[in-house]
Amino acid sequence: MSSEQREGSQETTTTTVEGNGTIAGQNSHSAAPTTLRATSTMVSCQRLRLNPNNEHRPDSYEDLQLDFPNSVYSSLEKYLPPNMLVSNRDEKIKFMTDIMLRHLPHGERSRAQRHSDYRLKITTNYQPLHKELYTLVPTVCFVPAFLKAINENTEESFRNIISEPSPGVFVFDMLQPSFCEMMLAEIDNFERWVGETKFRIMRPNTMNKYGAVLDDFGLDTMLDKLMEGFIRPISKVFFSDVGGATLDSHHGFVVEYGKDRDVDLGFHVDDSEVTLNVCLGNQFVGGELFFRGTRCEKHVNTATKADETYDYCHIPGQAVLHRGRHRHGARATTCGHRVNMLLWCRSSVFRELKTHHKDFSSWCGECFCEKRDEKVRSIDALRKKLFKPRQTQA
Ligand SMILES: O=C(O)CCC(=O)C(=O)O
Ligand SMILES: [Fe+2]
Repeated sequence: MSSEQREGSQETTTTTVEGNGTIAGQNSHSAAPTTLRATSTMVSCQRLRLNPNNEHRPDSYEDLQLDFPNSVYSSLEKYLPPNMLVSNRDEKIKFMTDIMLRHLPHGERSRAQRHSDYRLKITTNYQPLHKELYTLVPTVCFVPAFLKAINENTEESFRNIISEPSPGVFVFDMLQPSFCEMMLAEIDNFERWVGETKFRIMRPNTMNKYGAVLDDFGLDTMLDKLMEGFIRPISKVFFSDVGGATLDSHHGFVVEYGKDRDVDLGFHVDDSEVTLNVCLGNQFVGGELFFRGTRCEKHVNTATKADETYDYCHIPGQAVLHRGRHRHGARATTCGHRVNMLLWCRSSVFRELKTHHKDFSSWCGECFCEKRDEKVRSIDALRKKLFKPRQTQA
């Protein structure tokens, strides 16, 4: 399915929202997890540096801006050869980055390099307005009830604060109003800088003309923490069937709708396993998110069943969490200005497994029905075989 298939009625044709096709965008991220498998140098040297308690103590990479997601460095570290394990962190980063770049296909490699140069150009020139946004401080960012549920980290604690108005769509209060305001001001500040410097920035994906990629101007580390510490625990409970427990990279951006911005967003699926969509504000009319059932690649254009139709109205600070393959779109924002923060969370493990099991997806509404009908048919056949009507004798 191409990224530009948008013909036909808005609700019957599905489009995959992909990153900007001209550069790496999130593709550099989606390529990185594959590299995990390909780095035979690392995998073959599975000796670990041990402390006196026989535990491997990996370095932390969270405070850095790196070419690949920070979590990839943390998870690769244990596969480093013994001589590297005793090196300092910068040497390890260089070693791992070199290997990952070397194992990317040539086109991917140069795209990843170009994207990394692009980010560096922005982050060395752009002056953030609110530095405190760039390190995630949970009490500044989240409402207390959300924090409490995350700290308790049980299905019950999540169910206390999260509602599921339609199967697979989870809604909860998440962000503090003051945090939303700071984010809106930061985005305005970034766009002012873009306007003044005439720097050509890449938009979040092929379907949005406006909005910005948060990862590109320094918020990637903060968003990594958001995914790992706050979204993955929830996804582990509600989306384990699509790799919710193993989310390991993300694409973070904002979309903007209203006058002089995008109007609506066509029917599509995201390039993510789990999507977090949280409204930052502000005053607007319209912009409802419409959902039409979850589908695998094979069934993406099949009809919507009545119980799969659901419309959600955005409220500032409130988050929606859904599978990336849950078909959706956004209606026109008819008045005012709407800004939403999106975090497309991905799992390299799930993507790898999916390449081996293409025939049936438990989470796909259509696969599920096919399987159920198949079961009914085989039970019927068995019943007919076992209970053949006896022939009456003359
Ligand atoms: O505008 C919205 O709330 C939806 C955005 C969305 O689905 C996306 O960017 O993938
Ligand atoms: Fe989407």
